[in-house]
Amino acid sequence: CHQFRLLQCVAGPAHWKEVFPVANGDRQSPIDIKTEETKYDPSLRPLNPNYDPASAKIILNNGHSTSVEFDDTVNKSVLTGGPLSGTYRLRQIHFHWGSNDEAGSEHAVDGMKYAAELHVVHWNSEKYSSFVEAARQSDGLAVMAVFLKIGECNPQLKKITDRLDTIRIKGKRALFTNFDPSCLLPKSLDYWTYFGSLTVPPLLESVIWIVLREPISVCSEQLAKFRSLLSTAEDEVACCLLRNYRPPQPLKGREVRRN
Ligand SMILES: NS(=O)(=O)c1nnc(N(Cc2cn(-c3ccccc3)nn2)Cc2cn([C@@H]3O[C@H](CO)[C@@H](O)[C@H](O)[C@H]3O)nn2)s1
Ligand SMILES: [Zn+2]
Repeated sequence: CHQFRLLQCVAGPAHWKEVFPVANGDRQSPIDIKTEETKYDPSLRPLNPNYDPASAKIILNNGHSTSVEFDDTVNKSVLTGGPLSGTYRLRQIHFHWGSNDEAGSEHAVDGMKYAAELHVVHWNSEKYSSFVEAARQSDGLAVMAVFLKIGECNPQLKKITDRLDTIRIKGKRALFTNFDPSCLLPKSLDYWTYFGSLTVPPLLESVIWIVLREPISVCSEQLAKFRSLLSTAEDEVACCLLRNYRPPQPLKGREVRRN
């Protein structure tokens, strides 16, 4: 990338607060989870993800991540239970990663960052009529976060990484169906939960975060494929999407509960 692109490539999170004042809000995400300070809450129920593989529609490079978008016009793929009251409809999944295997996750655990992080994004379809409306409400969104730890190549993740070369350029999309994102969840669905925000603009403080405690595995070769995505469109100077994680934000007195 030449200078300007380099600046734009990496100046992201630091300059957001000028454009989105909520970046300095009281419930920003991600956070560093200090495990000793988390509070066991017996009222927290087991998580109950229930996804229909037919809901998967497309895989997309939106310039700041790669996502699989789901049909969220009906309650076919939903998340209930856990800290949630009501039904949250699956909208999309996407990933965050870094320029090397030492960092890449958005949340940290006792200061330790994983190589990458999967986000499974849902919205409260019981109370609100669209994702964008729900995104403006304090209980509008529920995002399940799964840590990716460097180790064995992940055969389930291969279904996604094998398609990335067809969507290298920002804005590219391809058909992607018959996919149940539960295949990317770890054995244990134990979690931490706290009230937070989107970690990308517009950083809205509308997310109930559900961070799974057990990571899934990913190998370096798979991560390298994410880094080869471009954050630039066809007509721009090519710039690799080397990293797309927001650093941890101040907890500001929030409680992190665990089941
Ligand atoms: N790490 S995380 O917090 O779980 C997420 N990371 N990406 C996410 N996406 C879904 C989404 C859509 N919106 C949204 C909110 C209000 C109005 C319109 C869309 N928020 N999250 C992927 C994504 C993000 N966006 C945002 O769309 C805005 C409006 O088009 C645009 O101004 C922003 O620059 C762009 O970031 N679109 N798709 S959730
Ligand atoms: Zn995310």
